[in-house]
Amino acid sequence: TRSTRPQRLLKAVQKHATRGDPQSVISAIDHFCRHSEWAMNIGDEKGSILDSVVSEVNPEKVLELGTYCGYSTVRIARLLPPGARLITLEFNADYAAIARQVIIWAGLEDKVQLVEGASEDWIPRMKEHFGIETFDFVFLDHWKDRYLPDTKLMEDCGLLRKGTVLLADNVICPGVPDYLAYVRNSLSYKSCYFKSHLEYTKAEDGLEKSVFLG
Ligand SMILES: O=C(NCCCOCn1ccc2cnccc21)c1cc(-c2ccc(F)cc2)cc(O)c1O
Ligand SMILES: [Mg+2]
Repeated sequence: TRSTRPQRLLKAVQKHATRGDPQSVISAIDHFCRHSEWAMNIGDEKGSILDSVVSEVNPEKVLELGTYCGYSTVRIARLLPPGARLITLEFNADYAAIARQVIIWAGLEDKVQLVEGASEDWIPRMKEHFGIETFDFVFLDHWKDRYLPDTKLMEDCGLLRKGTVLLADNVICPGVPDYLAYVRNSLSYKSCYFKSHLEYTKAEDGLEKSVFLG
């Protein structure tokens, strides 16, 4: 039967990227998505904004909601200091299987823990299951109607501390209006918008960076 798009994306990585070279993995995926098949990776333009925010925060403990094929996982993990850890959550088992292999091809498996399942099930278990106190940086890129409830859930589970940075993808396209209204109006967040474009297109999209104030 016909292969899936994530399988074809992984083949492109294994054909064109150098094992252990995260930048070549990023470039191979961007080339595949621009010239072969669009896929919902954050992409190179928004990816550069992600890079700058991660570098500024220099986090020890990172949570990513929405792994997909591991593109943003690789972008983040390649910037982390030794000993820093990234937990990435993926609901779709087929995507997770591809992402594991992309992360290994990039040579970043020691920094990344990929967990399969739903955010609402895993967020309440982060502390006891992973020995996490609080996260320094959270990247939201999963179901757009889960950004707000999961942010409230992370607050309630004590997973955010004064200064934790939340960075949300797709705040314009597909859009997360309830989440935007919350982080922009809540006295518990300092929020700012980074205008950009939907991955590999000319459509507007952007990232919202929100600092939890406690
Ligand atoms: O839908 C998108 N992402 C989400 C995937 C499922 O995530 C499910 N999922 C992953 C962990 C996880 C944990 N718990 C529950 C659900 C959980 C998404 C969609 C688009 C997009 C934009 C325009 C279009 F015309 C079509 C698509 C762009 C993006 O950048 C996206 O990120
Ligand atoms: Mg996205």
